[in-house]
Amino acid sequence: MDAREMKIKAAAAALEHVEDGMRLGIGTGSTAEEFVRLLAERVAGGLKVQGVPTSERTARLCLELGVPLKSLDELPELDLTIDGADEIDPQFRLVKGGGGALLREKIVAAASTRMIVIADETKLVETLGAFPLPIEINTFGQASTRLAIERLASELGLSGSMKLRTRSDESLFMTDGGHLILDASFGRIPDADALASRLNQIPGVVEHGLFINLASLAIIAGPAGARVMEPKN
Ligand SMILES: O=C[C@H](O)[C@H](O)[C@H](O)COP(=O)(O)O
Repeated sequence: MDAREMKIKAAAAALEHVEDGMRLGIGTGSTAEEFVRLLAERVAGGLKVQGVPTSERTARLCLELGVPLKSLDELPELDLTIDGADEIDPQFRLVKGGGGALLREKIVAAASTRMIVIADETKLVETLGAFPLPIEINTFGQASTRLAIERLASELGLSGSMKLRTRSDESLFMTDGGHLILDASFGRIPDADALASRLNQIPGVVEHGLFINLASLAIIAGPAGARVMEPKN
């Protein structure tokens, strides 16, 4: 089974948790897009859901495939969010934002009663940090914000480099909210909770890709198929 087939398996298993009438947060990324494709088939077959997309990219795909959409302001409370992840640790702390959608993804997940994360098994890690941590920052004062993050990292014993995300043509990557992304390669993050709460205190940090206490279930696909996992305490 190749990587795409595993994503489809995880997405299909997540679809079983979607019920008629649900208000659904819809994630971003290649795994979430497989979910959108399968969801669209069910919608064409009569399933009634109202989706809230976590990015313009996901919104475009949903509109193209006929998945009904609402804004989060129209539906401020959601039943379920299904989204991918870049890393998942045993407690279901996640790194997200590889596609740059972390801010809207976190707002949507926090507005949902439940979040199910879907991924292939390469995303499972013992300790977060192999994937660079996306940190969304305001364009204003970006150099000061960067220095504050560097000082925090060194205080927490983290070392490594940070890079402003660029597009393939070398122009700066801008998020849907008009912010920049710093990809922080800190290496292993032994205390993700501390890093998350300290990053939240830096004024120029709009959001970061550490998702803590948001996912309640993970559907992880491997060559043998998809399995449902619960977080370890
Ligand atoms: O900003 C993007 C998201 O957090 C994605 O859910 C994450 O990067 C995983 O994407 P993929 O399913 O493509 O690996």
